[in-house]
Formats: sequence, structure tokens, C-alpha cells
Amino acid sequence: MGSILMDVQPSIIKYANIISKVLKVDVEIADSNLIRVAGTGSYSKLVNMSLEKQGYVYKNAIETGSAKIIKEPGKSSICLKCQKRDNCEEKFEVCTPIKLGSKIIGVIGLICFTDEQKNHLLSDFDTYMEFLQQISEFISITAYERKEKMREQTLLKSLNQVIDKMDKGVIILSSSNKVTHINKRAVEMLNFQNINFKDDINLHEIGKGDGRAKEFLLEIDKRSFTVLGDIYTMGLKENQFERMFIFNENKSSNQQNISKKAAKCDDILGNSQIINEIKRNIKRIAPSRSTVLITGESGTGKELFAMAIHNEGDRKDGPFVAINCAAIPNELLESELFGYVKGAFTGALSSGKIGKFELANKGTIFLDEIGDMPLNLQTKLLRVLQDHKIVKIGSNTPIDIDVRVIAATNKDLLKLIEQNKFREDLYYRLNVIPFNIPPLRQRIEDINILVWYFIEKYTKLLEKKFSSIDIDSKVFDIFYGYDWPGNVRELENTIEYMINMMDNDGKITVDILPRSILNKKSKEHDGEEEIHRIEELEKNEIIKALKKYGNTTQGKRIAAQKLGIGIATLYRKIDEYGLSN
Ligand SMILES: Nc1ncnc2c1ncn2[C@@H]1O[C@H](COP(=O)(O)OP(=O)(O)OP(=O)(O)O)[C@@H](O)[C@H]1O
Repeated sequence: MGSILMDVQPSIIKYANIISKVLKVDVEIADSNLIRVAGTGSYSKLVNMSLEKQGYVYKNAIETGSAKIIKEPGKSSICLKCQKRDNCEEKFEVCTPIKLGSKIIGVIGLICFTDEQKNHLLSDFDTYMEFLQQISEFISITAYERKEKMREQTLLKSLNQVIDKMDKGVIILSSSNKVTHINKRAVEMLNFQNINFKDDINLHEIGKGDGRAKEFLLEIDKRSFTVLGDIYTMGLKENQFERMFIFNENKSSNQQNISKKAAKCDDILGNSQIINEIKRNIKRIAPSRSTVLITGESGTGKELFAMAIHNEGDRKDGPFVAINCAAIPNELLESELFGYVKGAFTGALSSGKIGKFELANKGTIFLDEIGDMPLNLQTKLLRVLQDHKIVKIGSNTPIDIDVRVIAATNKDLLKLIEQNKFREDLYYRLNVIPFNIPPLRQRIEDINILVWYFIEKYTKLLEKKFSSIDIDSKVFDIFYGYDWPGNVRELENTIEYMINMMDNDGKITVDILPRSILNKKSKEHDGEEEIHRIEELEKNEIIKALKKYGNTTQGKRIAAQKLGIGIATLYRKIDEYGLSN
């Protein structure tokens, strides 16, 4: 039977030798099974042997948990059962238990065979006993550390087993960014032939992702991937298991971080006049190379519109590379955008790095949250827009690039210019083709189509099965009256929440609306009194009424009545506001 002291036997032998040298006596250390773990002098040859038949003093110390001093070995009552009692060679014996918490895990015995040894020990007995006590505590700490290490190893072993069974990619990183463990799924997803990675791994959060997971740029073994995932701190095993990165989807399976989605105008949902006009304009300007600036509140779909511009034009077969300027630390943004040559700075990858501009060559780069770009980079960006050339960090050689730039922001760039936070010349360079995506509350006629689209998306995604789905008209009333500060993204999250909360009857009712919407439904956006144009209010009321009572003749008659206008006026206004479909 093993024991914790046996597990750290080499250290125990060292401790026995130290005690023996200092106290000039022979030393034995036994574990709680009375197996000799260490011994000095003649006992060194008897290590690993059982003391069952003669270790009565030790047994007593283990059972009582207290030190024993045997002044006349063989004659003490403890020695009664010992076979060697009558011809005991020992002159003096002291033993002290080794405790780990409340448990006795072994015993240290000091044995004097000569009077000289005995006299030496007794000459300063209290100090020597204190020393012995100290060593006993050191042994106890060594055993504790070992126990913890073993516990951690067992834990890590089972953790690795669980990780290997996961259907998500998992990479465990050390504090120095080396791969400690990579699961099978990650190897498959990233298509690795060999998992003995020599270089450090680079992992940067570069975007908000899809709302559930963040977007990361993963650089490993001279390859880059854009993946959706999350990092969890572990802090285990002496920094070997520092962080765990769990990821879902490799957005770019090739060696470059190009996220190429084929969203086109038809993927932009909505039938409002303004959305239709934007879609028409996208088709018009898609073939050109002119820079586009998309403005609009967060969640209005700016990236979707940018992708549509890319995919409706001649560059559709080229890459669409998106970068979120706000999500990347300033000091990394330059190298993300322009790349660097090998040896450009300490910590640089030995292979150098290709920047997003180069990756986007012959395609489109989407610079999201451009308002957050630091001023020094704004200057560099301006130069790129003027010269169509980039210069990598650490290099002097300009590289020609053919990239269309689409920038987006939810900030007021003119205000930033006033505050000297955004370059005016860059603003005009970017704003060649401006698109402003109106907030959802200003195009509530798009809500219906978006709601049904997201219902379909999330019933499929969440594997919910309904024979049919019915939405209470009160839900739409609340949706039409709500401000949607988070715009389409908020609507999407709301529907996802409601699909989760729905009963099996397929009914979407007010009682499963998220609290945030129920509580805020009538609050003005941002807490400010927002002023709407009269026509906008009128149009929205007509849309609400038509949604509520239906587009049939009968529905229109009720709508007109509720709106307090004549049926002819309603028809005229429907025409005027382009609401006939
Ligand atoms: N008209 C639309 N049709 C279909 N989906 C849309 C539409 N508008 C937005 N979405 C969806 O809403 C979500 C948010 O859109 P997106 O990320 O493009 O917004 P954004 O304006 O770029 O936000 P931010 O300013 O916060 O970066 C995405 O899942 C997007 O596909």
C-alpha cells in the first residue's frame, strides 16, 4: 500500500540525512503503515521494509499523535511486545509524529546506539526537539504540496478527458502563451497535421462576434484564423494551465483571416421606403471603388450593408475583411491593419505578419467603429487612401494595394472633428459615398418581416418544433411603440429570448416579453425628449393601424376609423408614404 510519504521518498531521505548530521544520531522516518521510508546509518539498507514487528514506539506515536521519549529502550512499557526487547541495542530513543492537518502521516525516530550520541542529544535537548519539530513540519508541507499536485494532476487529467470529448475547439494556454493542450475538435477545425507548436500563440479579441461569442484573431504556427469564442481564466498548475480558449467556428479555414460572407441586398430585410432606397443605392455604387462611410446607431446592420456593397460589386470574388477599430488595443491596431516585417519589434512573430489591408487586396476592407481609430493611425490611413500603398511596420518598401474601403461608425464624426479627435481631411476622404442607416424606431414597418425572419432562425437554431406560431397583436403593438435603442440586434436578441421562453403551444404573448422591453416600452430613447417629424408620426401611426387591423378593405376601414380620418384620406396617405405593399 502506497503512502503520501512514499510518494515524496527522495525528499524524506534528504530530511533524514539532515537530521542525522545535525543531531549526530541515527534517524528513521516511517509512514503511517509503519514502512521505513528513510533511514540513516545501518537503517539506510533497511529502507522500504516494514517495522510492524519492532516499531512499537512509532506505532504508539502514530496512534496517540504525541512525541515519545524512551530513556531506556527495552525496559519501557511500550517495548513490552517487542521481540528484541531483551537484547535491545538502543541507548535512547525519541520519536515525533508527522501531522498533515489532523491526520498522522508518519513518524520521525531518533536512535542513539552509544552514550556519546545520547549525551550529545541530551546536552541541548529542548533546542534539538524544536529542530525536529520544525523538520516534521517541513515534511508535512512537502507532503501537502505533493498531495495538492496529485489532486491537480487528477483534476487536469479528467479535465483534459472532458475537453477532448467536447464538440467545440479548446486550446489551453500557459502564462507564456504556449499551447499546453489542444483538443481533437480544435485540431480538426484548424486542420493541423502536427500539434507540436514551437512558437507562442497570439490571441486577440477583434470583434463583438455574434452576441454569444466574441470574434478572435488566433495566430498559431504561422497561420491566422478568425474564430468565434471566449477565453476563461484557469490559473492552474504553475501557470501551465493559465487560460482556456473555447471556440466554435473557424470563420476562415484558409491561412488568412478573411471572413467572406455572401450577404447581398436581398439579405437586407425590410420594406420601408428608406431601406428600399438604400438597397437601390447600394446596387448603384457597388461597382465603384469609391470609399463609403456608413453611419447609424449600433445594431442597425452597418456590417450587413457593407457586405452587401462588397457582394453586389465586381469585388465579390475578392476578400471582404472586417476589422473593428474599437475592439483592438491601439498598440496592436497598426500591425493588424498594415502588418509588420520579421524582427520589426520585440515580441513580433518571427515570420512577420500580413496586415488586413494586404489580406483585403482585390477586395474590400470594412473599418468598423472608425471613430475610435487613434489619430496617428488616421494619418496613416489617409495616406493609404491617397496613395493606394501600404508600408509594413519595420519596412521602407511601399506595397501597392487595390482595396475598397468601407468605414462605419455610430459616433458623430463631425463632433469628433470639433473635439480634435478625428481628422477633418480623413472624414471627407471617407465620406465620398455616405449611407445613413436609420434606427429601427424610424422604420417600424420593417419590424414585422424582421420578427418573422428571426423567429424562423431561432426555432431552427434552438431546435424548437411548433406546428404553427402565433404572435399576439399586443406584442406587435409594444414592438411598434418601443424605441429599440439596440436596433435590429436588440430585436434579434428579444426574439431569441422569447423563443426560449415559449410554451409548446406556439403562442408568442406579452407575458414572455423581456422585462427590459416591458419596463421601457414608453420611455424616450436615451432619456431625451426626441422630436419626430409630424409626417413620421403620422406614417408610423398608419403603419401601426394597418399592422393591427390588416391590409384588407375591412382592415383599412377600421384603421381609418381608429385614426380618426376618412377612408379616402387613408388611401391617399398610404400612397403618399409608399405603404401599399
Ligand atoms: N436589415 C436587416 N436584415 C437582416 N438582418 C439584419 C438587418 N439589420 C441588421 N441585421 C442583423 O442585426 C445584427 C446586427 O447588425 P450589425 O452587426 O451589422 O450592426 P452594426 O450596425 O454593424 O452594429 P455596431 O455598430 O454595433 O457594430 C446582425 O446579426 C445583422 O445580421
